[in-house]
Amino acid sequence: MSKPLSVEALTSGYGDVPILTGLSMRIEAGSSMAVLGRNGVGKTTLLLSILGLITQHSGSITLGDLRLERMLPFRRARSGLALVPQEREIFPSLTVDENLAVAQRHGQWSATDIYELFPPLARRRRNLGDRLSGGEQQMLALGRALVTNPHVLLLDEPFEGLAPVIVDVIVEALQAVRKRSGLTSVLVEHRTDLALEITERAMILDHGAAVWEGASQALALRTDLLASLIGLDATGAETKQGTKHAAV
Ligand SMILES: Nc1ncnc2c1ncn2[C@@H]1O[C@H](COP(=O)(O)OP(=O)(O)OP(=O)(O)O)[C@@H](O)[C@H]1O
Repeated sequence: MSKPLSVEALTSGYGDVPILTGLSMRIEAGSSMAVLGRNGVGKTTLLLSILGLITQHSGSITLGDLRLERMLPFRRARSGLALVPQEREIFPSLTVDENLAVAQRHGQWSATDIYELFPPLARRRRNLGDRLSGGEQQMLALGRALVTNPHVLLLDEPFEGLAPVIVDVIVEALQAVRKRSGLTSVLVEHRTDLALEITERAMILDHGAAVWEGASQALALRTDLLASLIGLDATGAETKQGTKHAAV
């Protein structure tokens, strides 16, 4: 079951140094939000704040009717948050089966469902985590988050470093997941075109604050905003100033 996620006037950062300053956002149950912006504006910091992994100075974070901001990270995870981390963080000495088994919690998604979603992963189920390609690791990272049966899925740059054919696989999987379970999701992504295609709403961050929020479809048409706030050129590619991923 999906739940709404709200962040109100959040100020957070690393130790005493605030990165996010008074940020607010609300994602309705079953909806998806793309979080966009140039390098270093605070996108990953927002995900880490929601998970309780960095210092929160003020503000509130609410999942359904549960206040999270005073809860320890493991309690937040148990309350229904799951992260697909940028570095994937697969357990290297466990097999694919074992990586899924250690994360499994009761609910709609099991290892069988993950293998249906990603047939190549099924063929690798007895391989160790460090014997997988980058694409297979990303499939496993997504599968591992899903088998926790979360209310909210937090995705940190899931397409980074993947070959186009694997990007297509992950995009299709995310669409299938949303169709099947209507998960609430937050997608941090530099591939703005893809992010806007597969989400309902979008938010642009700049210097730790939200500078635009609205429908993803509407933002896809606003080349002026994409240029000025994210640094995309007329073709949709990110300019050098815009990102470290300009060559991808
Ligand atoms: N562990 C850390 N300690 C101190 N400052 C950090 C730490 N991690 C990130 N920062 C700083 O916080 C700011 C926001 O970083 P964050 O990783 O959230 O940006 P981002 O928008 O996700 O960037 P990118 O698109 O490059 O991943 C940056 O100025 C960064 O240098």
